[in-house]
Amino acid sequence: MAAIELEGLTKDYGEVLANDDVTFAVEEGEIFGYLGPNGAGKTTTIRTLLGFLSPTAGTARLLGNDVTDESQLLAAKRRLGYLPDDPGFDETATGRAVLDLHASLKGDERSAELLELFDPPLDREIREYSRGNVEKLGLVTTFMHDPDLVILDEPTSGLDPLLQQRFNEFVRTERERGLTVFFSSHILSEVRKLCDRVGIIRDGRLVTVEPVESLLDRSGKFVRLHAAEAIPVDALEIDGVHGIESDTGPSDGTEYAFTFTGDVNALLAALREYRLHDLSIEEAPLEEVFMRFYDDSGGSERNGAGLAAGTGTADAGESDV
Ligand SMILES: Nc1ncnc2c1ncn2[C@@H]1O[C@H](COP(=O)(O)OP(=O)(O)OP(=O)(O)O)[C@@H](O)[C@H]1O
Repeated sequence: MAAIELEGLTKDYGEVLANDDVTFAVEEGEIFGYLGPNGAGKTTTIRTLLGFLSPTAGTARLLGNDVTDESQLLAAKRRLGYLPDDPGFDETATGRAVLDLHASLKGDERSAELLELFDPPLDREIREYSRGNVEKLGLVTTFMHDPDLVILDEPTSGLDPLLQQRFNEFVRTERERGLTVFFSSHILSEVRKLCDRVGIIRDGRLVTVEPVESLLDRSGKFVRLHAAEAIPVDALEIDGVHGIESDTGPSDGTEYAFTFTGDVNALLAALREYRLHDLSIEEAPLEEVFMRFYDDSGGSERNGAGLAAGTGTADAGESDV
C-alpha cells in the first residue's frame, strides 16, 4: 500500500485551477519532494490531503484512507505528522504550553529526545520566537507522537545551515525506521540532499515524477567563466552548452554564463587553451530547470499530461555530470 495516493486530483478555486488532474503515489518508507515555484499548487495538494479542502474532482488517500471520509481521515491523522508553512501557534502561549497542548491532542512519545536536536526556548512566548525557533518547535510537534508519515510544507526555510543538516540527518535516520516523508519545496538544493524521488508541479499540473538523480542529471550545471580575452563563438559550441550570455565589461576580460548539460571534462578540455581569471560550475537553479525542461511550449504539450513534456526532452542529453 502506498502512503499517499492521488488520483486525478483537481481543485478549482474558480479563478484558478490550482490542481489539475494530479496523479501520483508516494511509497511507504520513501522521502518524496514536491517541488514547484511559488503558486504552483503545492499547498493546495497538501491541504486537500489533510482534508482541509475538498477536491473538485479526483481522490486522495492517506495511508490507505480516503481523506473525504471523516472517520477514515481521522484514522489516518493519528499516524500523521504535519508541519504547515506557518504553524500558527498561539502567540501568547509559551513553547512549553504549545507542546503540552499537542501532547494532550495526539500523545507524546519522544519530545524529550527531539528537544535535544531541535531546541526552541520553551519558556518564552511564541511572539518572541524567531522564524527559526518557530520552525524548531514545529518540528518537535510534528514528530513527537512518532508518526508513520509526515507531511512538511517547506520545512527548512527558516533553519540555519547547521540545523538544516541536523534535520536532514534526523529524517534519514527516521526513514531507516520506516517513516515516509512528503515535503514541499521550491529549493532544488534542499531536495537533492534528502529525497529519493521528486514530483514537480507547475501551474497546477504535475510535469514529472522521477528519481532525484535523473532530475539533477538533466537539469545540468550553471557555468560562469571569466576569460582574460574574448573566446571565439565557435570554441564554445560544445555539446550541452545552452543559453550562453557574454559580457565584456569595463573591467579586464570577458565574462560568460551558460547552462551546461554535457560532459564537464569536454568543457574543460575546450577551455584549456584560453587564459581564465575564474571559473565556477554550480548546480542549476530550479528556475533554470523549469525554464529549460518544462517550459510551456504550446497548449497541446501542456495538456499532454506532463510526464511526456518532462522526460521526453530530447536535448536533455545523457549527461553524466
Ligand atoms: N483559497 C484560495 N482561493 C483562491 N485561489 C487560491 C486559494 N488558495 C490558493 N489559491 C491560488 O491557487 C494557486 C496555487 O496556490 P498554492 O498555495 O497551492 O501554491 P504553492 O505552490 O503552495 O505556492 P507557495 O510556494 O507560494 O506556497 C495560486 O495561484 C494561488 O493564488
